[in-house]
Amino acid sequence: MSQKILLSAKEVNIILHRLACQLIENHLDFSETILIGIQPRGSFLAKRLATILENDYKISNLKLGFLDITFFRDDFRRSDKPFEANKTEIDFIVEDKKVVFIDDVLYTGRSIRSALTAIQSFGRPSEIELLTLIDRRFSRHLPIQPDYRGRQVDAINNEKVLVKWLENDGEDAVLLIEK
Ligand SMILES: O=c1cc[nH]c(=O)[nH]1
Repeated sequence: MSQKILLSAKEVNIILHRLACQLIENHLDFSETILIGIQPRGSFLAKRLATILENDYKISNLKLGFLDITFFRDDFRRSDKPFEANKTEIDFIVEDKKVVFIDDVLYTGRSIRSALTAIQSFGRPSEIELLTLIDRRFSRHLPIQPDYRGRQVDAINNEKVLVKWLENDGEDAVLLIEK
């Protein structure tokens, strides 16, 4: 197994600030917006962006939720391994709001397809956008693209992109791992 650093902690930090600014451009004071981290790993990114928006750009009353998609995955019944479910926490009315899904890596698009189904139980948003730190190019199985992307990465199928977060993994970094 070999690994290569795609993004250092400094680069991740710069990209997070850029993504926060792009969100502000489109969502202004966020009064009509709900940020939703896709569980489990999109939630670290969502919390980071929320902290930057609140602390560095003084956005107040930000609405941040977390969506678990485990039971909405299309391979749910196919796996022999038990799935580990995570928590869904959406304490806001989603109806007619602008929802931004936040995930760390966009790969096949199947997780986002699941998230689109899962969110329906909470109401009908006026629109849904997608923000991803890493967009793995040429890997999509479905016609799903990000509205905001940190970095596009070309990775082949036996490679994995791993996003590490200081609070969970001891450092901020994005690695390309060849299995
Ligand atoms: O490379 C990939 C693909 C899906 N999810 C990841 O975290 N990395």
